[in-house]
Amino acid sequence: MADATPTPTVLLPESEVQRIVADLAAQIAPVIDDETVAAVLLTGGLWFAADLTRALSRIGRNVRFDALWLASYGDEQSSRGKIDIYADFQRPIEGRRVLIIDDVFDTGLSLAEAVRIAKEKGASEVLTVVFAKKPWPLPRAPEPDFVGWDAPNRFLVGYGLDHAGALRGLPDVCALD
Ligand SMILES: O=P(O)(O)OC[C@H]1O[C@H](OP(=O)(O)OP(=O)(O)O)[C@H](O)[C@@H]1O
Ligand SMILES: Nc1nc2[nH]cnc2c(=O)[nH]1
Repeated sequence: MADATPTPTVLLPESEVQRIVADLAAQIAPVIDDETVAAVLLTGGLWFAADLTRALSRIGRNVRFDALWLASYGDEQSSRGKIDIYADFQRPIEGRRVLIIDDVFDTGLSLAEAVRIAKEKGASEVLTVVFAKKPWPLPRAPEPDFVGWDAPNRFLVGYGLDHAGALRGLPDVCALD
């Protein structure tokens, strides 16, 4: 079968990705504690969340962990503008500090929905961290509290970011345009 997928161009090699994650962990560790619930936005945030929680652990911060499964892109390269909620937090977050973790911030709709849900469920504080932040012509609210990398306005794949479900496992962050 012919494969029409273009070859990914490496933008950030794995070594640089890991340096950015360690740097984020050093920034975040002082403002959270071990009772904080790190909550990954599935699916794309998994790879970053796994690395970030281990980077936090290496510097002595062992957070709790949960997940929220949202999707807005399906197999498309632009947001559908509406968020589907596939799965809620597993455990109660009422009265807890929550650190929402995602791979990329683009329109900002996914992060805004996750923050809304966490607050609605009674989180005492909601912090957010994204590995990559893409440029956008209009203000997005809320802005993430922590950003690893200011990405170019290109379609990203790898390190959790997919092309119709493929390429999430690439260890580098790449562009597919
Ligand atoms: O800022 P936004 O425009 O909302 O885009 C960011 C979201 O897009 C991707 O999720 P997607 O809906 O593609 O689901 P996925 O996690 O399964 O890849 C990504 O993982 C972010 O959660
Ligand atoms: N794979 C992928 N998903 C996204 N969701 C929002 N922006 C992007 C992107 O650049 N790549």
